[in-house]
Amino acid sequence: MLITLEGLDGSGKTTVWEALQAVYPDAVFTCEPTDSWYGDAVYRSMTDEDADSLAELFLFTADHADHLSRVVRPALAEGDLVISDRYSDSRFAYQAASLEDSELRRPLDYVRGIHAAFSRPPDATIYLDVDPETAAARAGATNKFERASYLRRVRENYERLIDAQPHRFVRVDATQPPEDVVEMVERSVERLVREGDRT
Ligand SMILES: Nc1ncnc2c1ncn2[C@@H]1O[C@H](COP(=O)(O)OP(=O)(O)O)[C@@H](O)[C@H]1O
Ligand SMILES: Cc1cn([C@H]2C[C@H](O)[C@@H](COP(=O)(O)OP(=O)(O)O)O2)c(=O)[nH]c1=O
Repeated sequence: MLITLEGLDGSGKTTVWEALQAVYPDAVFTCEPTDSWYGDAVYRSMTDEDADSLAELFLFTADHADHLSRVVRPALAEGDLVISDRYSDSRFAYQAASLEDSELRRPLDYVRGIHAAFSRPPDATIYLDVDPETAAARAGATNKFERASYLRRVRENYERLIDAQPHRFVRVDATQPPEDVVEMVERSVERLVREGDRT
């Protein structure tokens, strides 16, 4: 079963991802961008204010393809629970926002279309919901994506994704104190795993 954690920068994904490791010691915990050389290329692009948005989409997507073949698919084939801190929805939400002013007419559809041919959709996604101002303040504006004005558009895209597939997402109010957020996520994951075991 593949469960992903999504949300704006600073929404608390890494905090809950770390807490879940104590609860599911046998699960495979992974993340995007990855620590491969593809991930290094992504980080290099992220620090370039003038990076071409389409080129950046393909770097993130290359990292995803490598992540899938090297980590995610083999773990799922073994029957492991896989929990990923960011996954394909991050591309749909962030790169579609970056490409809003490009020549692409429907960036969100375009980015989803690229993935449709090869990706493996998550079974469930925990969405840590936080307003862009709180997200930007918590994240500390360490890269070009962590600005409230940009994160507002990213959040709108996440809402579109949730509207399109409401059953896949579990929305958690991430403005609550960390221990409450962790508890809500742990309860949701426990339920998802239980339901997954029954099917
Ligand atoms: N629920 C929360 N309330 C307040 N601060 C939080 C909460 N969750 C995380 N933080 C803090 O916000 C910052 C970003 O958290 P992190 O888990 O790294 O988020 P993300 O991985 O989504 O960027 C960290 O300093 C963390 O301690
Ligand atoms: C995986 C992914 C991340 N990102 C962005 C979101 C983050 O600003 C940045 C790094 O991701 P990450 O290290 O998860 O940052 P954070 O912990 O602050 O959420 O990369 C994309 O724009 N597209 C993607 O597909």
